[in-house]
Amino acid sequence: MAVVYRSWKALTQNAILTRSVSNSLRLYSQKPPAPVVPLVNVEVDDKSGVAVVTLNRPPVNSLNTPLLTELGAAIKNLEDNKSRGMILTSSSDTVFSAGLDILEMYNTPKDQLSAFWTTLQSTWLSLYRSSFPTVAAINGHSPAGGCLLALSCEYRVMVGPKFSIGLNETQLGIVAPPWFVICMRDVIGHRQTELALTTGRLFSAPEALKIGLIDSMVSNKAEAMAEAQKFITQFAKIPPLARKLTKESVRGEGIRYMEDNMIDDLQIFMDLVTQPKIQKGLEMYLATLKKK
Ligand SMILES: CCCCCCCC/C=C\CC(=O)SCCNC(=O)CCNC(=O)[C@H](O)C(C)(C)COP(=O)(O)OP(=O)(O)OC[C@H]1O[C@@H](n2cnc3c(N)ncnc32)[C@H](O)[C@@H]1OP(=O)(O)O
Repeated sequence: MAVVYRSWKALTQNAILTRSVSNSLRLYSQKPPAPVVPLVNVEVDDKSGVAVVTLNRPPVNSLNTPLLTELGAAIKNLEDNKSRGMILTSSSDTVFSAGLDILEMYNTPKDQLSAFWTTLQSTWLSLYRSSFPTVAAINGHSPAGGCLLALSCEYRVMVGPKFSIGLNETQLGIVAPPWFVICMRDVIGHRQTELALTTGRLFSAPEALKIGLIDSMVSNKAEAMAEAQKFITQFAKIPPLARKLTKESVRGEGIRYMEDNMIDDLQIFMDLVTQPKIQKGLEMYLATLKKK
């Protein structure tokens, strides 16, 4: 018997009703469904038209398929509504994003693994090539996939000095794909990228500022949001089409890489991540995270 429970009161009434109708009908004890909490909040400022997109997957905003799907949908919606700009931030006080959800890559059936990676690819592409200006207001740690999101925006303002940022994949025994490399190289240059990626280094905010991995360091989230707004405001007088085409031209290598290599990139990811050695490495890394 399908019963939709609107409230506990309705549940009680239903129970009485059910018993009185027939003793042979069994009432299944069922908890009311948990409220659906969005993993990504979008708030558009009436005055400036700038959207604040807040990652909201406690405790660490690790990027799983549902979060990436919601982020991709939010970006599409902003495109459709000709947004003036987007500030990407986090609802956590200490973590911007812990990067890809390792549980999505550990011991995962192949169809789910494939859906996870293709969602990451398409959400990344829509962020990286968005027609509107984008700023990452990095209000906490931002390792690996978290750093990728920040690098894909046009400007990075980070709360410091205590949080860290970087692409630490090699430390986990995995390899940052070429589009991660392109993103980092475009921001900090070839030499610093080689050093950062081969060591899998995480930079403190002051260190990140020194090598240009972030554009600015501030002392709290309010300051980060103010600076992000200021960055976007400077585009108010720039014709949007000229801006969009210029951005696409500057980011052409990364955009073309993804458009031309989506399937190969997926295949390489699947082949690499499903290797027993890599799975063992992820298992051990998860264990160290849990032990902390
Ligand atoms: C050519 C194709 C090749 C493709 C190869 C694959 C390429 C993969 C590319 C990207 C890789 C990634 O993004 S992997 C993710 C890497 N991320 C990290 O290394 C960060 C790990 N996390 C941390 O360092 C810390 O959690 C933190 C500094 C971000 C925050 O610290 P804090 O003390 O606040 O929180 P906890 O450490 O106690 O964590 C709380 C809780 O969350 C779990 N957790 C943390 N990070 C992740 C994660 N990335 N995925 C899944 N789960 C994570 C942690 O285990 C704790 O869980 P419990 O509460 O259950 O103990």
